[in-house]
Amino acid sequence: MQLVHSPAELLSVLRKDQTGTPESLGLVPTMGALHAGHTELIRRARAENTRVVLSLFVNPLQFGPHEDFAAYPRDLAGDARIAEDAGVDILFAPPVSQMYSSGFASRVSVEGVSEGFDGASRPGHFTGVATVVLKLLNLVQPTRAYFGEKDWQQLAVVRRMVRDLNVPVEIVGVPTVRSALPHETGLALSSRNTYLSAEQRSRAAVLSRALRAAQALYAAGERRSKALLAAASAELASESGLTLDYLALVDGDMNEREWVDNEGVSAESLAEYRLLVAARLFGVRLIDNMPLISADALTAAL
Ligand SMILES: Nc1ncnc2c1ncn2[C@@H]1O[C@H](COP(=O)(O)OP(=O)(O)OP(=O)(O)O)[C@@H](O)[C@H]1O
Ligand SMILES: CC(C)(CO)[C@@H](O)C(=O)[O-]
Ligand code: BAL
Repeated sequence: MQLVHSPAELLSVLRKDQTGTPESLGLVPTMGALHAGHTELIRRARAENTRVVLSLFVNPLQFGPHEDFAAYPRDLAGDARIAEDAGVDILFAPPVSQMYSSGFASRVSVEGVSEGFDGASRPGHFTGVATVVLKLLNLVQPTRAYFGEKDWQQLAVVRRMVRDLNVPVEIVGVPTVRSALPHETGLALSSRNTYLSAEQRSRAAVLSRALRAAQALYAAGERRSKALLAAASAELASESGLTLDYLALVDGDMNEREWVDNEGVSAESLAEYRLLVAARLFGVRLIDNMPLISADALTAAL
């Protein structure tokens, strides 16, 4: 028998198999329709853990009444093949009734970081995300859980919830995987891209070009946030099929920031600044984000 006094020790004991070998479990939460962004999360989880669980659950709680819950792409057989090839050990794909039994009445609400941007455009969305993510963390009890930077605000919400509620898991953010196809270079991979035709996808790559334009201006020495956002706006304006939802510069706490210069901003906090964009293109709402300063330039600056 082992006598354990601290929560940290309890976890480390629980995470060893019967021979005492440490076990680690990586969880990759998804809504399915798997693409190379998801397989990158799985690859990271595979490399950093002894076992990998992939959850596949289209969570009704995070969709608004007029959103695409019913239309969301579903292909369990195809996803299972991709997951197996990528080295997933356990695929957890519960029906809605298993996750939300009748009388379900609890919600996790994360204030502050949830409120602007996607939180403002999709009321209740992040409460739905936080609730299901906490349920998945409780069910799987992973050592690490993997989330894409593509959903930057979601990552901020999950990190805040895990810190606030003492959830014993390490949250790992994985950089956005982008299309390398010549006609849509830079487009952030997203399950919702499947709603677009090839031509529409190539036009949707304007989102990443806009963020890169602001990044390039920053790299060239421009420090006024309005000028950076104007460069991105000009690029977005070149696409007639686009309706902008938001374009903003935010700090690490998801607060919108305006700059005339960045004197006094440390390299560490600079690394947390992000340019965010959300827009509707051909009836599909897409999001993207990039750091203000590229990873290479940041390494050089630090
Ligand atoms: N291009 C990508 N690069 C890295 N991670 C990604 C990418 N796309 C999605 N992810 C991450 O995969 C996880 C599951 O996301 P989800 O199943 O909603 O896919 P999605 O492509 O984001 O779909 P949607 O189009 O509905 O936003 C999330 O953590 C998400 O951030
Ligand atoms: C994290 C998540 C799986 C929760 O349903 C979802 O929001 C997603 O796929 O990004
Ligand atoms: N990828 C984020 C999940 C959503 O848009 O509902």
